[in-house]
Amino acid sequence: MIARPNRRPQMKGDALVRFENVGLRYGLGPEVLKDLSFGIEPHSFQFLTGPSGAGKTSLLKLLFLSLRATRGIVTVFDHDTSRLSKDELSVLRRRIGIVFQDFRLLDHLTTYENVALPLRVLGKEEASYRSEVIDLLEWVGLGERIDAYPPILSGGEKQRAAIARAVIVRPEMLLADEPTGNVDPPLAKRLLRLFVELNRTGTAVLIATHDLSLLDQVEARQLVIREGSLTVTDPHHAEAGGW
Ligand SMILES: Nc1ncnc2c1ncn2[C@@H]1O[C@H](COP(=O)(O)OP(=O)(O)OP(=O)(O)O)[C@@H](O)[C@H]1O
Repeated sequence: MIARPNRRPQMKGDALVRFENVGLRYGLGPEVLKDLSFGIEPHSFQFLTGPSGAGKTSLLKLLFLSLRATRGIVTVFDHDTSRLSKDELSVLRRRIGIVFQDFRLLDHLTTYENVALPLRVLGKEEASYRSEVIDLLEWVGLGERIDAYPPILSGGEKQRAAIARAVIVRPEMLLADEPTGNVDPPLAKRLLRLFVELNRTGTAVLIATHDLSLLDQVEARQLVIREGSLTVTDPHHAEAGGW
């Protein structure tokens, strides 16, 4: 088992994200998420699991503020998101990192340029971040692939580039959708270790996965969705559920 992630004790109420009786439906369809109430604490580490079609991706979209809940209250960084404009949501979104299942790297940019892109978008000068980007690429084991373009990277290398791009802006919370979906078990373990290391530096981490073997490797909170309803188990607290 990989050494435990951050276990800083938390006070109720200082959550990065709080869901209260949240529901989601697409258009006029049935509710795909029902009455979700939970929080994500600063510095915490959790897995999100559940059968295919249960609602994991939909929940990630709510957490990344790319979808709005159809009922209930979603509070992110102390803001009631239902009251925010699209522009205000995108400002909050900058504090959240995301690793997409399909990586979403830009093929015409090198690995270095892909990872540096969020800093360029923020208007930073290259001189101010170049060494930081290179250090991060070395940390994720891509020091030799800095000038390579995504089409020639392996699945695991793309995955690590996507993780580096998500964390270069030092997000307060990192969301990852099936981050080990395309890699073999030894690399999956290495990637998981990267997430645990990142969590130790202070970032809250949520990993959505089908890979039950990951859950045995880190003793962490588990958010389990079944048919749109959520159950929370937390090995660090006696009682399950809630915040
Ligand atoms: N854009 C959409 N429009 C209508 N229904 C959708 C849409 N996206 C997802 N759904 C439905 O919402 C439910 C939950 O889907 P979601 O993709 O969140 O599940 P999931 O747990 O991520 O599944 P998987 O593990 O297979 O990726 C499913 O019934 C799905 O058909």
